[in-house]
Formats: sequence, C-alpha cells, structure tokens
Amino acid sequence: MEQNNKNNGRRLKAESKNSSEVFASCSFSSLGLHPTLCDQLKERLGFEVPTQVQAQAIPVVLSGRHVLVNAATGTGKTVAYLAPIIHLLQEYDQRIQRTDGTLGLAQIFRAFVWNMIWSRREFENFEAVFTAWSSKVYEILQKLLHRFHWIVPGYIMGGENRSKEKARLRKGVSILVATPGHLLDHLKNTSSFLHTNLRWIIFDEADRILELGYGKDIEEIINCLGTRNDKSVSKGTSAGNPKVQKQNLLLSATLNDKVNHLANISLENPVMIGLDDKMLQNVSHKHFSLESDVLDVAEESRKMFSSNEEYKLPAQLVQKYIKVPCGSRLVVLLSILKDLFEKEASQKWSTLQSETELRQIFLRCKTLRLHGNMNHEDRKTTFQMFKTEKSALLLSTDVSARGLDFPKVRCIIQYDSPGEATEYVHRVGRTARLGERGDSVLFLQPVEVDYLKDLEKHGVTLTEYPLQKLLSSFPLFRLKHQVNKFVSIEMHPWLVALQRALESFVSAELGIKHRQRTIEVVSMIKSQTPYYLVWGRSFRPVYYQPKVKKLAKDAFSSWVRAYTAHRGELKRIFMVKKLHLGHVAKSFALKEQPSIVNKSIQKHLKKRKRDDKQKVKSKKRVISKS
Ligand SMILES: Nc1ncnc2c1ncn2[C@@H]1O[C@H](COP(=O)(O)OP(=O)(O)OP(=O)(O)O)[C@@H](O)[C@H]1O
Repeated sequence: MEQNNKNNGRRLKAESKNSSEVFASCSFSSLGLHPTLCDQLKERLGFEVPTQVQAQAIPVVLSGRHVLVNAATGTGKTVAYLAPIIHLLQEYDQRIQRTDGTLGLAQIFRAFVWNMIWSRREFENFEAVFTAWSSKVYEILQKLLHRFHWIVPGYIMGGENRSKEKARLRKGVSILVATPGHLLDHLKNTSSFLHTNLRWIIFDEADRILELGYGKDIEEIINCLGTRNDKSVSKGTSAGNPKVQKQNLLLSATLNDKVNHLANISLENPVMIGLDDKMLQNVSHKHFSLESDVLDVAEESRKMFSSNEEYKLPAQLVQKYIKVPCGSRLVVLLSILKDLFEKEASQKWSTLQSETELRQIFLRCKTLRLHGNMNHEDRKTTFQMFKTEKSALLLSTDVSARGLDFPKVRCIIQYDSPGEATEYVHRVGRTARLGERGDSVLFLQPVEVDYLKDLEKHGVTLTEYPLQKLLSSFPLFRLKHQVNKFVSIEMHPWLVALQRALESFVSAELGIKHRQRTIEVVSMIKSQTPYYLVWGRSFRPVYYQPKVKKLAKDAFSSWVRAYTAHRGELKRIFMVKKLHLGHVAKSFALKEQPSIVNKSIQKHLKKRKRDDKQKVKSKKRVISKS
C-alpha cells in the first residue's frame, strides 16, 4: 500500500511537471481572443488555459502572418488554428454571410493511413474512414461556432452523396473542412462553389498529405486558389479577390523535404513555431520569422530539416523496444499485456489486491478491433466504445495511427514494426497526449534491430524492455530449481505452456475442456489497464473466433505478404529471406506452417526476384549503350 502511494505520488509529480510543460501560463483572452470565444473554449470544450503551441500560434495567426507549426502529436494544434480564425471572422465590420462563400479552408488529413496488408482495400475505403474520424475537427468547429451562428461550418469528406456536398457548397460554407481529392474535384466541377473571398488555407497533417502522394493535387489546389498574397493567380482558373489578404497555415508533427516544398509554394515569409525544438534554440527569440524571399525559406528549411531530421515526441513518453524471436512473439505479447494490466490495476485500485479481484476487473475489459475493411458503422461504434470504456484493449491497423484522439491511452504496443520513422512517431503519438504519461513498446525480431538505428537518425531513442525481469515474475513450474538461473525465452515454462495452450486452441481437434482452459488462459492474460492499443498487421484476435484456424492461416498469409512489401532502405532490415516461416506460423498459434499459403508467397517471391533481375539487366544495357 505504502509503495502504491509512493508510486502515485511520483506519478502525480511527473504529471504536474508535464502539465506545466504542455500548458502556457496565460489565458486565452490574454492572447487576444474574443471573450465569447474564450467562453466557448471553456464551456463547450473544457479548455481553461491554452497549451504552449496554442499560446505561440494564436497571436501570430491573429497578426495575419503565414505560419508553419511543427509540434509534437497531441499538443493541441487543432484549436491553435481554429480559434484565431473564428476570432478574425467574427470581427468583420459587416457580419459575413453565406453568400460570401468560403473564407477559410482546412485541408485535413486526420484518419487515412497506409496500411501494409490492407493497403488496397483501405485505400478504397479511405473516404469512409476519413468521414468517421476527421469529424473531430468539424465537431470542434461546431462547438466553437455555437454563439457565432452567422459563421457556417461545413465539410467535404467523402462517404456521402456528391450532390449533397454540392448543395452544401451552393448554400454557402464559411469555414470548410476538406480532403485534397474531394476539394480539387469541387474546385474544378462545382461552379456554385464560391471561393473568391478565400482568406485562409490550413494544411493540417501536411506531412501525411504529401507522403500519400497528394502533392500534385495540392499544387493544383494552390494554383486554382491563387494563394500566398495573390501576386499570381493561376491561368484560366477561378481567380481570388485581390483585396483579400491571404494567410496560409501549415501544421505538421514531422518535417521533411516534402513539407518544405509545400511550405515553399504556399507560405510567404512564414513565422515558424515549434516546441522544444533544438533548431529553434539557436535562435534567441521564441518565434522566428524568415523575412527573406520564399526561396530562402526553402533553403533555410532544407538546412534545418534534412531527411534525417529529428522528430518531436512528447518528452514524457517512455519508449521501449523488445527483442523477441519470431516464434515467441504472441506469447510474449500476451505476457506483457498481463503485466501491464496487473501493474495498472494495482496502482489505480490500491484496495484491490487479490488475484481474483484483479481478474474480475480484467474479465470486464473489452477487446476491440479497428481496421479499414470494417464498415463505417462498425468503425464508428468501435471508436466510440474505445473512447468511453473504462478499460479496453484495441487491436488496430494503421487506420488509427494519425490524428485520432482517444483519451487516456496508456500504452501503444507495436506488434509489427512500422515502415518509415514518421509512421512510428504518429503511432506512438496516440499516447502521452497533452502532457499525460504514456508508454510504448516496439516488437523487433533479433534480425530487425537495425531498425533502431534508423529511428536514431531521427533522434528517436528507445531503451530495451526488461523482458527477463518480467519473465522472472511468471511461474517456472518444474524448473523451479533454476530459480536463480537464466531461463531463455524459448525455454521459459510459462511461455512454452501458453504457446501450447494457444496452439491446441487454434487446432481443430480441441476437446471442450481444452478449449475452455485455453479461453481461460487467454482471459487471464488479457490486459485490464485502461486503454491499450496493440498494433499489428493481423488485426483479428486469434481467439474467440469460430473458425479460428482459418483466421490464423489468413493472418499468417497477410503478415508474410506485408513483410515483403517493406520499401526502399527498409527492405535491408526487414528481409523476408531471413524469416523462418515455421516460427512465423507459431506467432499465429499455428503448429505448422500453412503450405498452400506458402506456395502463394513463394510465387510472390519468385516474381519479385524475376523483376529484380530484369531491372539489373536493363540497367546493364543502359550502361553498355552509353
Ligand atoms: N487548451 C487545451 N486544454 C485542454 N485540452 C486541450 C487543449 N487543447 C487541446 N486539448 C485536447 O488535447 C487533445 C489533443 O489535441 P489535438 O488533437 O488538437 O492535438 P494535435 O496536436 O492536433 O494532435 P495530432 O498531431 O496527433 O493530430 C485533444 O483531446 C484536445 O481536446
């Protein structure tokens, strides 16, 4: 009990320190926002004081300057741009009207993320996924505009009949939340979409828009809208109103060459705002602006943010990696969840000390799944449930890696490693939001540890998860005499027994007794702590499914296919040739490697080899010709 109190005390201390780092010591009204807007922030959103990023960005946006905001995930970027724009809109001498058309345009990209296995299908489902999650910005907008009824919010985010969108635009929308593809479509084809008075364009999640290949769309949009200060309005497209002073904002949790390029083409003498930014520490002033020509911005930013730029991560986030042989991945995952659950439960509910009590809480814990191939309604339900459940475990693909704001996520487990380092940053960014504490664990096989070097290039350093310490807390059964000796992962009786139980459960010949026992084992190890996210390519839990063996085989197949899809430099680290497919099968609780699936993978690999050879041949031909 005393220990618990001590831990809680330490935690509260850390949290209050984090809180002073996240929140500014000023009020929203001191930043120049209208009193009614400050009331709305407090009453409708519960925001008493601004976050640091809001305190820095709001006055700059109010001043009319272009802005580039680079701040860690979960630092409150959304309100940093919505609040000052609403303020500026409400203070027009003549109240704006619907007939003025769109004045503010937020291009958000909150929810769609590339996923390795289901990339194609998720791409097809993009609009629906987007609609479900991106509504966060629209919701905040609605709340803030509650007492400014003459400023009309609207959205074009797919998942909806196009004519409905058209009708909405025809009626007039003052602040529009849109995706690049849809926006471009309406810019080109919806003549009633009035945007000659457009004053603000906000590129939120800018890095993602560009990574996903929307660069061309964005350039076309910028051309159509004649952005910056309207020195040039594009040829043949709808011109802007030269009297309107344009102001563009670009927000991103990570910066790279592509973002720099977008900054180059869309921002004019921007003020750059960043938190805990080593690059900005060299500059004496809190904000700094590059008063020179826009080309200099690109040059400066190239110098500052090379392709190995450092990424911003919440300082209080505790990042660990765990090195596990492939065959033991599943049982180690479950053991970690059990440990997390017990620790969190005993810290939170210090009166609940007995195994049975902990187990009771655990049994009430919900296990949810989220992936792009689910229908819209199911995704929405999962999203809501995970938000509101006191204690839940979410198995998810990358559909939820970005922009989603789940409260109180305690731990992110990346069961499968992400691709680019930016993916890593955004996945872990779902925890430790707004100064709260958070942990992350990245699973790596011993042959994959070079991935850590890749992360280090971006200033992301992980420490090793104390797996041996964890294992020592599990029963050794017949190996009790080895109590002080080292027991390897592969030999540890707890893990071996768990693996066997899971394999028996998955295989079809199960007796009912066995089955029950397995479910119990799985129940035992399920997490109880509030909110755990587990990242995995195989989103389907292998338990509680009627055709569990088939599901496990499908998951195995998808996983291996996804592994072959790592791109560029990462192919060197995640080498499919080094995989032991028998061990991969074990990580899906399969006793044997599924043979049919293997054939299709072999076919896939052969095709890749052929393609590679072809490429080498054609290169040689080019060289010999020259
Ligand atoms: N001033 C504030 N006071 C209290 N809570 C706030 C404040 N500003 C934002 N929040 C809350 O902080 C969380 C993170 O905010 P937001 O989603 O805007 O962050 P973000 O920087 O856009 O994150 P990401 O980059 O991951 O999308 C949200 O739950 C939001 O409601």
